[in-house]
Amino acid sequence: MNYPTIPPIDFEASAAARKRQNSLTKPLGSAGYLEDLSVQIAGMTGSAIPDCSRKTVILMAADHGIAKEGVSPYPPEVTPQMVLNFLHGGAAINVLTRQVNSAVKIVDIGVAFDFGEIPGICHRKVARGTANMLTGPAMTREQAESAIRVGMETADESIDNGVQMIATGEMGIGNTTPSAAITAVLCGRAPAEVTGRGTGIDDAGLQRKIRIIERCIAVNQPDPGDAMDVLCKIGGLEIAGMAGVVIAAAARRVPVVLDGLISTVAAAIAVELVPETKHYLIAGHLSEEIGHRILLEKLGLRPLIQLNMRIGEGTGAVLAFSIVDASLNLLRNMATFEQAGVSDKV
Ligand SMILES: Cc1cc2ncn([C@H]3O[C@H](COP(=O)(O)O)[C@@H](O)[C@H]3O)c2cc1C
Ligand SMILES: O=C(O)c1cccnc1
Repeated sequence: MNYPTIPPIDFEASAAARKRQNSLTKPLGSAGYLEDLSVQIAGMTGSAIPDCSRKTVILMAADHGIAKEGVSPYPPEVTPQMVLNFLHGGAAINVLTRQVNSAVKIVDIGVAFDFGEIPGICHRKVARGTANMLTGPAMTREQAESAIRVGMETADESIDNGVQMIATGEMGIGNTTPSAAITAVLCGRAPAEVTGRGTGIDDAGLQRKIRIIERCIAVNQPDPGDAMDVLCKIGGLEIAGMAGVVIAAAARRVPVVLDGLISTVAAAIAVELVPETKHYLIAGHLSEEIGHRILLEKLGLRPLIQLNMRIGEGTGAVLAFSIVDASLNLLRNMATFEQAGVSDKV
């Protein structure tokens, strides 16, 4: 599979942004990480005063064969039902995107339900869900590659239409199970160390979920050094799709704000496939799912907010858009010491 070339970070732009931050009417460095974030985004976009006002969340929906094994308290029918809820504007992601003035793009990349030609959904179904990874690979290599391609094309289309910042979001009952499995394999951890409660499975359910993940890894023997092998065997269609979004966005210098565990797993796969994508990632929030912290540490990413959220859909990433806006608005709109006639440090 061919991936686009990722441009290097523009250090001239980031140095110019740092210089401007240092000239603004506040004690030197006093906006803390908001300053660093604006400098990072300048380097990503190649602009000393970046404009990331046009934003979208790309929300990939897909089903999981493993959901049959009772790894989630909710039934798989919730996946298509929630897709319709997204369409009608009633989900958490709709409320938050309205609040922060972001668009939302809903992609059926693998829901096990026929939506027909309903407008408002990008109909890019690669398969009707993954196979049950307890008995063999979740996807064929062709399916995983097609899903990555769908993600790349979806991101490219948004960027062609003027989008300057992308959040990744997902919907797929059962998807914290492949996400924990991939985290275990990529981080070299035992499933028990990285498996969380997802939508809220009870203690007995959590123990069962861990055993199932152990068996999925034992049955499939994914090669930790081969991200495509890991993705096919113990991944998901929306995870592959979001990996594609990360790759295409990075290739176009568009920063990607990650949501929770599932979204970050997709980014980790993208980084394994195309290492330079790493420089275009922003961690939106720290999710309650325990593997998330471990994976963010591996990626060297600092989450912008921590509100004990575990919704998914891109909600944590979209909420973090407000922090990004704060960071870029300060850089763009504050007066310098010279402009305001304020005395600088002696
Ligand atoms: C009503 C509802 C809305 C959701 N929105 C996101 N998720 C989240 O929960 C799922 C993952 O958790 P698990 O692995 O435990 O199934 C994903 O669909 C995720 O996006 C939802 C889950 C439910 C039930
Ligand atoms: O980390 C997440 O994004 C998450 C956690 C639980 C359920 N759904 C999503």
